[in-house]
Amino acid sequence: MASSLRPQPQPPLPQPPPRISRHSSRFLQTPASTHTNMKSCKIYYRRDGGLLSLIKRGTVKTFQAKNDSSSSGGNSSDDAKNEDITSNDDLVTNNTLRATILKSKKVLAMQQDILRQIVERKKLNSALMDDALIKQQDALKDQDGSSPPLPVTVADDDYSNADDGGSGSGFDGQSGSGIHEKEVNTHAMYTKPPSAVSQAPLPPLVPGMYQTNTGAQYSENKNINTREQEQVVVVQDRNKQIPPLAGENMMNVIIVSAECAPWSKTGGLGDVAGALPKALARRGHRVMVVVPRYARYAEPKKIGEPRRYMVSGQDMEVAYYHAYIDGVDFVFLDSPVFRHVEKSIYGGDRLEILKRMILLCKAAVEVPWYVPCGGVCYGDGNLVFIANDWHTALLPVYLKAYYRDKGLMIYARSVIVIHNIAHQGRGPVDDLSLVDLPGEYLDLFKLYDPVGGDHCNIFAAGIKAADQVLTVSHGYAWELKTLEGGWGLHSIINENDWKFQGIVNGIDTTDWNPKLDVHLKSDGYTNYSLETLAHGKPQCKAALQRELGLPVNPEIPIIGFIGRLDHQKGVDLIADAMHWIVSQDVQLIMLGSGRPDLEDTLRRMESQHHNRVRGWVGFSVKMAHRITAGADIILMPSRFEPCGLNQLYAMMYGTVPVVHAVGGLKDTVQQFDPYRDEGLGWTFDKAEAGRMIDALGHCLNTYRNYKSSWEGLQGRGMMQDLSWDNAAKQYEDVLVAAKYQW
Ligand SMILES: Nc1ncnc2c1ncn2[C@@H]1O[C@H](COP(=O)(O)OP(=O)(O)O[C@H]2O[C@H](CO)[C@@H](O)[C@H](O)[C@H]2O)[C@@H](O)[C@H]1O
Repeated sequence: MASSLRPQPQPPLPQPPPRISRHSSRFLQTPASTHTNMKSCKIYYRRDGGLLSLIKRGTVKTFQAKNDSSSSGGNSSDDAKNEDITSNDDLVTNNTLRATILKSKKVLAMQQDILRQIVERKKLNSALMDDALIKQQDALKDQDGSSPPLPVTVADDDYSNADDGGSGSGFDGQSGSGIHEKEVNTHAMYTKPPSAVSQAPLPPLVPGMYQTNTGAQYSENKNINTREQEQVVVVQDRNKQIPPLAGENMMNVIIVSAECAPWSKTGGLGDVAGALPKALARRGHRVMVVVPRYARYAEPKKIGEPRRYMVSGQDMEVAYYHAYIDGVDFVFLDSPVFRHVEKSIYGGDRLEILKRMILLCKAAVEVPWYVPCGGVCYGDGNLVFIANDWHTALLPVYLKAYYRDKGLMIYARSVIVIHNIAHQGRGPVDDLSLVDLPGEYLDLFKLYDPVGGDHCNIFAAGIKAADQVLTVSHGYAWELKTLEGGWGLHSIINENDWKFQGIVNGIDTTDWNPKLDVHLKSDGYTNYSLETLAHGKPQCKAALQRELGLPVNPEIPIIGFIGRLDHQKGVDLIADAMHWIVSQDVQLIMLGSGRPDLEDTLRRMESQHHNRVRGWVGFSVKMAHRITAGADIILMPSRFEPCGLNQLYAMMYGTVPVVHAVGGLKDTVQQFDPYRDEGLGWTFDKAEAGRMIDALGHCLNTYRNYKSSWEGLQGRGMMQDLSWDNAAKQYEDVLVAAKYQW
C-alpha cells in the first residue's frame, strides 16, 4: 500500500470561530475600494462611529468626523467643536473629503441598520424559542409526567427550509413515522444566517445557542481543486457562548450508506447511518448522509440539478432530494435503479446490485460539489467521507482514481467502516470491467481465493484505498485479523493494521428509550424508566403476551430473539435447543426475516409449541420495540457479531442479554458475577446449543430465585450511557487522523 502516515502536511487547521458582536472590528472597517473617488484611500472608523484617519498614497491625514448621531451613533460634543480638518490641498480637496465623509456616513448607517436587524431577529428568535421549548416540555410532560431534556437544536430565524416538514415514512411502512414527525417539528429548522451557511446543533442540554459552520463552498467555474477558506461562525444567543465540542477539529463529514433508518433499514447498518451523523453534528461538525431514494419519502424535497453518470456503458441520471433533520443534511439519490428495489433494497442479481452500488458511489463523491444543502455546497475542503460496508467501498477508490490523481479533491479523505465482513461484493474477475477504473487500480480488487480462485473483491479494494479503516467493536477488530474471522480478507486487514481500529457502536437514545418509545404508547403498553420499571415493564410484558395470544402470566419469563435470519445469527442453535426451552415453563418470541429455510424454522417452532412459542416472520420495527420492552431476556446466539445492537437496546429496556461471547457482544455484555453482584448478563463461549442452554439455565435460575440480583442486572443495564456521543468523539479522532494523512 503506497499510503503512509506523514507528519501533517498542509491542510491548515480551521480558524477559531470569529464572533459576531456589536463591537466586532469587522463592522468598523470599510475597505476604500467600496467607495467611488476613493480608489487608493482607506477609511477607518472609531468604535463609536467617528472617522479616525484617511490614508492616501502614504500620507496620513488625521481628522474627526462631524458629530452626527443619526449616522454614526456618536454623541460627543467635542466632535462638533473639532470639525476643522487638517487639510492638504495638494493631495485632497475639501470637496473630495466631504464626498468621502458623506459616503462613509451612508455606509455606517447601513451597517448600523444591519446591526439593528440582527438584534431584532435575535429577540424574535428568543421569543419563538421560548415558546417552542414550553410547548415541547408541555407535550413531553403530558407523555410521561416528567420534565423532558432540552432540545439539542433550536431554530434561529425565519429562514426555515420548506424541505423540512411533514411526517416520516419508514421503509417498512411504519418505522419512525411518529418519531420523525416530532423531530422535524421540534428540531429541524434549517437556519440560513446572513452569510448563507449551514447550521449544526450544539451539544445537548445547552439551551439558547446555536452555531453555524461553513464548509468550503464549491464554485462551478473556478478552483474546484483548491482548498477554500473554511469559515466557522459562532453566533451568540442570549449572550451565552459555548464552543462546539469538536473545537478546532470541526469538519465537513459525508456518510455514504446503502440504507439509513428510518427511511430504509434491513438491519444494524441502517440504524448506524441514521444515528451516528446526529451525534457528529451535535459535536459541531457539518454532517451529511448520502443514501439512495428507494421510495417517495415524505420529508426530502428536490434540490440541485440532476447529473448523469455512466455505469457499465449506461447513461444514468441522478436527481437529489434533501431534508435537514436534527442538524444533519440527509441527501437522497434518486434514480430508477433505486426505486425499482423499494421492496428489497439488496434484491436483484449480483450484477444489478453491483451497478447500483457503482452509481451510488460515483454520484456520492460529487455530492459535496453539486448539492447546495441549505444554499451552500459542502465543497471538498476539510472533507471526510465515511463509507460503510462493501456497498460503498468503491467510494475511496473513485476518490483517488477520478479526483486526487487528477489534482481534484486533494484535501478530501475517506474512512471505511466494516459492519460485516461476510458480505464483500465478490464476483468473477470480469466484474472489473464494470467498475470503470484505470488499469493501475484494478490490482486493488484482485484476490485469490482457495475455493473460487482469482476473483474481484470490492471490499478489499475499499479497505486498501481508504485513508482509515474502522470496525464496530474492539472484539471484532481483533477477530477480523484472524483466519476464521477475516473471511478471506484477514491478510489485507493485517497489512493495513496501521490505519485500522474498532469503535463500539452507540445507540439512538431517543428512538430506543423506554421512556419515550412511540411504540409503547398504545395497545396496553406503556413508557417506563428505571424509576417506574417495577410497574412499567410488567405492563409491557402483559401487553406483549396479549398481543401475541400467549397466556398472560407475569411469572413466566419471556425470552426474545430479534434479527436477520441467517447463519450469522445462530437461529439454528435455538432450534436445536427447542426441546429444552419448552420444558422450562418459559415463553419464546422470535422476530425475523431472511433465509427462507430459517423462516420456515420459525413457523414450525410456533406451530409445534403454540402455547409457548411465537415465530413472527417479517420485518416490523414496532414489534422489535415491543419485544425489547416486554421480554425479560434477549437471546443472541450469533456465530459472529461485529457489534450487535439488540443487546444494547435490550439493556436500555431492563431486558437481560444472554449472548455468545463474540465480537461486539463480548465487548458489551459483561458476564454476571453473583458474588460481586456485577455484570450485565450471561455469556457462553461457544456457538453450541449445549453452551447456550447452560447460560440460559443460570439466567432463568436467577430470574426465578434471586429477584434482587435480577433487579441489579436490570438497573446496571439501564444506567449505562450507551449513546452515540462517546463513539462520535472516537470517530472524530479517526476523522482527524485521516485529515492529516497524506
Ligand atoms: N425482523 C425484524 N424486524 C424489525 N427489526 C429488525 C428485524 N431484524 C432485525 N431488526 C433490527 O435490525 C437491527 C439489527 O441490528 P444488528 O446490529 O443486530 O444486526 P445486523 O447484523 O443487521 O448489523 C450489522 O451491522 C451492525 C451495525 O454496525 C452491527 O451491530 C452488527 O453486528 C452487524 O452484523 C436492529 O435494530 C433490529 O431491531
